[in-house]
Amino acid sequence: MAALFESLLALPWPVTAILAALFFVATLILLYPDRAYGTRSRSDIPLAQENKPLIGAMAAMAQGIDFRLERLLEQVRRQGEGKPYRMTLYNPMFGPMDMIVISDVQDVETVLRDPYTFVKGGLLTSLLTDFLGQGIFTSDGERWHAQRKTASHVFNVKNFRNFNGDFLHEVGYLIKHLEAARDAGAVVDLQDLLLRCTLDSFGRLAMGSDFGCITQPGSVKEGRYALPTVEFMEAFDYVNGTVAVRAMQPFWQLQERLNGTTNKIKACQKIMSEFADKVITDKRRKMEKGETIGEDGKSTDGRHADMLDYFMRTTNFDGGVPDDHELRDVCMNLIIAGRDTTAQTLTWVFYMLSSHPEVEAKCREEINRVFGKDGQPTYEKIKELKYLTATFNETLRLHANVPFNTPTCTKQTTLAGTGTTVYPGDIIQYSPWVMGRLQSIWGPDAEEFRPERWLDDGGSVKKENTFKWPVFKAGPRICLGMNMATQEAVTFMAQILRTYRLELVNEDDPSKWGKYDVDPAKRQGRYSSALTLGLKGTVDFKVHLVQ
Ligand code: HEM
Repeated sequence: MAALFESLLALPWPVTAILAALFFVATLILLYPDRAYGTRSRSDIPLAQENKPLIGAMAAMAQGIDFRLERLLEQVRRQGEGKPYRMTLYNPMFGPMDMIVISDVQDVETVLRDPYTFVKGGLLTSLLTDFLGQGIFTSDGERWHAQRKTASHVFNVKNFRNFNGDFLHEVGYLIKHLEAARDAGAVVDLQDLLLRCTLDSFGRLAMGSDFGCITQPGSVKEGRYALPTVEFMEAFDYVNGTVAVRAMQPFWQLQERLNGTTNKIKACQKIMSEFADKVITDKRRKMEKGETIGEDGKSTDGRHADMLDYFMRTTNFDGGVPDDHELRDVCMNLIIAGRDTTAQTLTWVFYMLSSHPEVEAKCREEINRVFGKDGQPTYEKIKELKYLTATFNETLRLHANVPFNTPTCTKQTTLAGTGTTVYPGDIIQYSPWVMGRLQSIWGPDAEEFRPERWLDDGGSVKKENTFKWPVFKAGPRICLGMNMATQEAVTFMAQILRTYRLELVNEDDPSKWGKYDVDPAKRQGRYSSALTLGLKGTVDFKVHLVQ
């Protein structure tokens, strides 16, 4: 051994250095033959085959995210539906990461019932902080709890009646645009129109101020009907799309600095902050003049209170008064919560209807039965639309708009379903998108689009176990806007479907797919990269009047 060492030292120093480096790497590979550097060896949970020596699953995670959901589903099936498995990673900022992927309903329930043990954690916060700050989505513990309490003021029954008027106002504009596109024989991007509607309505709900996105006049260029861009909307969408891909890029800070993204994000933040700051200043002035909000949710000058009104009149979790920065975070969080989720899910509804004419016919039959020929879409009538509600739920089952959730474990816990033990620092991942397609949860027809599965024998909408269907999350952090989103979506569906038939076109454009094939059945990844699951590119429809 000593002789070997001596002869090594006798070699020219660059050769010695290379041999030493090779020796070092080989030793590391021996220590981490099947997982990422620094992660623990454990025999109780199998490693997915994507894990490689030293780098773990980093290469697999870095592959385009376009059809990542399909890949995740394949992986879960390969490992065995409901059985946990591990993906290991090494992140330069956070060090070794052990990700436990779960898909068993009771395992998911253990995690979601306890948001104080399974927290959002530092990884998520660091990826999203320049967009969502310390708002409700990125907060844990008392900071989260205080925000949830304040925001829930807006979600009471009285307000739901008011929302109905708001939704009808928005969909009225949307219908005018559909009419104009039909008159011109042009195609129209439905996702764009819907995102404009919900940005306006959430601007009003969150801060009492709308962005005028859907009220713009449209025009036709090269056979496409479109509306002019709105600065706030562009800024919001740019930051949303950028932060969403960070989790796949271990060196995102460096990358963003080198390719100019950091500066662009700052410019977008300026646009969004200026808008929010103006609203906050106006509200502060009114408060100084003595404006108050009554028990009935109305201000002294008779307007409906928005969420910002409530946040400006409450103290923080630490007893302090929220500053402008915190209030801006409140607005951005509420807009991201309600705007993209609802508009994108509605786009998926019409996308699914285009290939399921029998479902569309049943929806129309119900609308005609409940509304009559010219009946008004009142709050009560909207609640009677059970088949439409079932169609909305079924769309969300197959296209869960928040497709992943990755809480961090802070206390050793045994998951109730599979008996798996998870430890502090473990990242738990479950995907409502994947769970929506598992036969072990939904039966042999899990991948079929069948709204009837949501209706009981009396025709009422079944109340599913939310842990089996965590599209709105479940437990103490369940989505605050779940009922509101359903009400909004059903109102939009009813008002559009009673007059128009939308025909999906231009789906043969390869740039809209993560993995394109001439055979539509073999295409994968019709997804945009954002925090929520939208459709990539335009979603073009031709508009026809219902005969
Ligand atoms: C189809 C529409 C919607 C879907 C699929 C949806 C889904 C979700 C999901 C999955 C979460 C949990 C996110 C997480 O913590 O990781 C969430 C939280 C939340 N959602 Fe929704 N949402 C929708 C619409 C809305 C609407 C219209 C609002 C109204 C403002 C809203 C307000 C919220 C809020 C405030 C939270 C945070 C709850 C908390 O952490 O305590 N959502 N939503």
